[in-house]
Amino acid sequence: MASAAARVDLDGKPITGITICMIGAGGFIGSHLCEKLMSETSHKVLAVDVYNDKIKHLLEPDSLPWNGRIQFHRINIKNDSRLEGLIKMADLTINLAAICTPADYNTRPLDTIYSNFIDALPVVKYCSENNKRLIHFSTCEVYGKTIGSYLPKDSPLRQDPAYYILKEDESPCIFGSIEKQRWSYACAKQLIERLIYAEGAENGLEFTIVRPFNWIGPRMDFIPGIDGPSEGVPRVLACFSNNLLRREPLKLVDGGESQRTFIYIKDAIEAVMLMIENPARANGHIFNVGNPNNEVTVRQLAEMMTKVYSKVSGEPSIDSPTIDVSSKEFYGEGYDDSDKRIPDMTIINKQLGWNPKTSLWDLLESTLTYQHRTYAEAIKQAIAKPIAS
Ligand SMILES: NC(=O)c1ccc[n+]([C@@H]2O[C@H](COP(=O)([O-])OP(=O)(O)OC[C@H]3O[C@@H](n4cnc5c(N)ncnc54)[C@H](O)[C@@H]3O)[C@@H](O)[C@H]2O)c1
Ligand SMILES: O=c1ccn([C@@H]2O[C@H](COP(=O)(O)OP(=O)(O)O[C@H]3OC[C@@H](O)[C@H](O)[C@H]3O)[C@@H](O)[C@H]2O)c(=O)[nH]1
Repeated sequence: MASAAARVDLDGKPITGITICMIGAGGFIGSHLCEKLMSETSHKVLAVDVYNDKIKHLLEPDSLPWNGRIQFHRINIKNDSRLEGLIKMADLTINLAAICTPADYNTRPLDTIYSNFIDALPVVKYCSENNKRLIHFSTCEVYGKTIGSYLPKDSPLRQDPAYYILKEDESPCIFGSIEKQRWSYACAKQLIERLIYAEGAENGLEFTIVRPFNWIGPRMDFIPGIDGPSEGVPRVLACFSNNLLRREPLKLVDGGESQRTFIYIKDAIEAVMLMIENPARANGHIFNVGNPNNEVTVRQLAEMMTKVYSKVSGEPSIDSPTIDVSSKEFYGEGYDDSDKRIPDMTIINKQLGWNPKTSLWDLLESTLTYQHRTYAEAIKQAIAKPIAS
């Protein structure tokens, strides 16, 4: 375990321990961030969430070396007056709480908008009123669709990075029409970004906004019917993992033509650590955090995951590894999609000197090894003993 005394910031100054109020600490990103903060720093965490299954290993037993530095508070931030007190006790608040699975955006648009905008409002207000620093998690979805997606299919300009690279300080936010409720999430995230930015400009709030570009790794979402609802639809990594574990074809929505860049959660957490420990370089900035070198179509992702899973499980893949489904069938009415997401890295390079390291193949290999070890046996048992109706 690295000692805190040995830690210095990017300007060579020693880092002193702080208290962090982390809202949404029990989720995918929160669990990795808590793990890193406990094992490598002396910072304290007030972990706020409605669930703690993904951080249980950090909370128990009492003999853990960081015992006392992490406290779990089971709080729903929608309606709990204890929130302001926790923000006041902390030096920094990190807000990760959100509904952030695309299957919810068009089917539960009210919950999505409330969660991503209304419920975040008091957090911003308490930080601003109490002069506390805020790191808020937004999303790459605020960019929506690329400018290039509106060009004719055969236009050579589609190959020009000016028409698709997503830049924090230049790119527009392009969403579909209102009945395309997919954009309820992106729009709510955009409005909370604008509010935080305005609190900074008018009231001096010290803030950093993070726009994650498809962070993936162990503990992301759930496997339907094992540690989440049987009919639930998680994000693509967990959907495809579930299909591979069950030896079912991977479902490609609208042909799997959309493109994404995927980044390993452990690389992305390094970027967040730099933001936490270098406030002077991070305050007032919006940061893309992604891996521009790991771009694939969803179809290519499915093919690569099939190969990697076969390697880590030792089982040959099934004869027809993928199947096409329409977005209406898969997500329902009102779904729409981002066509392509490549982050520009200029600002994060300049301010924090950060770059991602892990290739898509390597991150899938470690993630699918985890999925296989964690779920293969439970899936076998679930298939062998179907629940009596
Ligand atoms: N994972 C990604 O690639 C990604 C991409 C873009 C944006 N983000 C953003 O990053 C943040 C974290 O994402 P994640 O992938 O860890 O998601 P997650 O769903 O795993 O984590 C969110 C956590 O917030 C908690 N939460 C939600 N509402 C709450 C409430 N009212 N009170 C208390 N806790 C509440 C949930 O229980 C959950 O544990 C979100 O804001 C998301 O929009 C993530
Ligand atoms: O089984 C599946 C699941 C998903 N997909 C497709 O795979 C792509 C990626 O889907 P994801 O579930 O990871 O979600 P998206 O990348 O569209 O959005 C995500 O991006 C950033 C975050 O803010 C959110 O975590 C989420 O909105 C989409 O094109 C989707 O249609 C499939 O083809 N099959």
